[in-house]
Amino acid sequence: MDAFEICGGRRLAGEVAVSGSKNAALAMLAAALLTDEPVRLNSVPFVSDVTRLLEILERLGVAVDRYSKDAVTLDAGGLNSSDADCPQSRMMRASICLLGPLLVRTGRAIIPLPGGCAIGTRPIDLHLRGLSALGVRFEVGDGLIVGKVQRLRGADIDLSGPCGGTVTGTCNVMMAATAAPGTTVIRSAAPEPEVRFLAEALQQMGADIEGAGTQIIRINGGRKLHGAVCDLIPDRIEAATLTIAAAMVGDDVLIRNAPLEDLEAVIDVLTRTGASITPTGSDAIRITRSTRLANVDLVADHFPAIPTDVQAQLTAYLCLATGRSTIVDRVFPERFAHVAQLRRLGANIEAALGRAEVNGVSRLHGATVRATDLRASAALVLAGLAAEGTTTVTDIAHLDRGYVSLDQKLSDLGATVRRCSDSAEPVARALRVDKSRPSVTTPATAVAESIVDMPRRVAAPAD
Ligand SMILES: CC(=O)N[C@H]1[C@@H](OP(=O)(O)OP(=O)(O)OC[C@H]2O[C@@H](n3ccc(=O)[nH]c3=O)[C@H](O)[C@@H]2O)O[C@H](CO)[C@@H](O)[C@@H]1O
Ligand SMILES: C=C(OP(=O)(O)O)C(=O)O
Repeated sequence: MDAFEICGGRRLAGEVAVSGSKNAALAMLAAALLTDEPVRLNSVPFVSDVTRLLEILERLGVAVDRYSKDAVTLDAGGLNSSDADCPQSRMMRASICLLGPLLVRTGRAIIPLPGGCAIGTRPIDLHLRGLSALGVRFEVGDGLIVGKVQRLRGADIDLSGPCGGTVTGTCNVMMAATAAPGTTVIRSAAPEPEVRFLAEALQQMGADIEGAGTQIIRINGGRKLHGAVCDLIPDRIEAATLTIAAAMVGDDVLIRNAPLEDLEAVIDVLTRTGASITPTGSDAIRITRSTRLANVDLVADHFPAIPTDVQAQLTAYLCLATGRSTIVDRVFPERFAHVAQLRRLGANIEAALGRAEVNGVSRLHGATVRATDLRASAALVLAGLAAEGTTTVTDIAHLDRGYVSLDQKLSDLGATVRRCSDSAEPVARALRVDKSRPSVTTPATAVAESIVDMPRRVAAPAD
């Protein structure tokens, strides 16, 4: 697997633009199955989760035309299978989003139990509960979910779970409900911006949905959906990651295409630590900092709180604060695998279930660390930027699931980050999934080229 080699201590300065949202893209790729007309998506982040989901859709008979650096058209008019049981589905969480749309179009769906980041228990009971209320019958066994439905019908559904609502579960039920005659009410819906975006896109396709972005969503279903052209929202998690990097090791950084309203909790926490963050125009923020960071306590929870997907990056950030910070994750209480790796870099952190106690240190030092999941990878990259000496972050494939060219974006700001390859396999995979026209250089081919340019071997540390 690839690694990033980071020479720490460089100050970041300049401008960087945020890519389209991974989680909005994944939900929207699934939504394209709901119609037999073409759906065009713009601002698509071609991260590995997105290219994997495109491969799955192609297997199902969807025509995928990726015709520019960040746009794709999906035509599910030729959908000819309900069977999404393939290795790609098992490697990602968002494959579960195919369940609702496949049931709508074919009355049947076969999906393996999904993978995704190992950040704690990730059951799918709420997805099954919601879709069952709409009339679907499920059999789950041998790692497979098999769903069948004769006729969908609207229902009143409570999606509350032990840690709040479910993002992909709300998306699944909302998508299926667009085709269910009658009214569906989803209670304890996830209020995250990606759910709101999906609802707006479904409305563009002809659905009747109210309340998305709140905890009660009402869908008047039974309409036939049609094609649409959708611009994806910016990735609030990437925007937060870049903002934290700038606050941690930046002199003066401007982040463009930042979804300001969706970043309020993160900006508030960074401001409390002493960073200066100024909105510039409607979609940019400027970050400067002159003092050493102050400590802060924070809780990651459902929107509009700090996202769990930014908890690891903030944990890395607070390693260099002056005092003691307490970090609680209410969504994924077991999501603290990055703590052991941050300690290799000199951080003083203790983790217990659901929380981490960070005692700030004055400096971190370079070491070889292992990325254990997507946001842990980002946290380690941030810590590496701030550490003295060289940090090697191995297993960076986790990071490739969710960030478009993070090494390049940080290098453009003045960081020294190099991708090192441990095998030629990613080159083959990147070239295989690239459906763009020959004249276009895609992030996948750019990565492949950088791998060819810099063959190096890196050993992952034992735990
Ligand atoms: C592809 C995608 O959009 N991924 C995001 C999505 O994941 P995902 O949709 O998988 O996460 P959920 O919102 O479903 O999980 C939230 C909480 O609900 C629990 N739960 C979930 C489903 C279920 O059937 N039963 C149950 O108990 C989970 O264990 C967790 O504690 O939202 C998470 C929480 O914002 C983010 O970290 C992920 O980046
Ligand atoms: C946990 C994440 O993704 P997934 O749900 O796809 O595993 C994430 O984006 O941080």
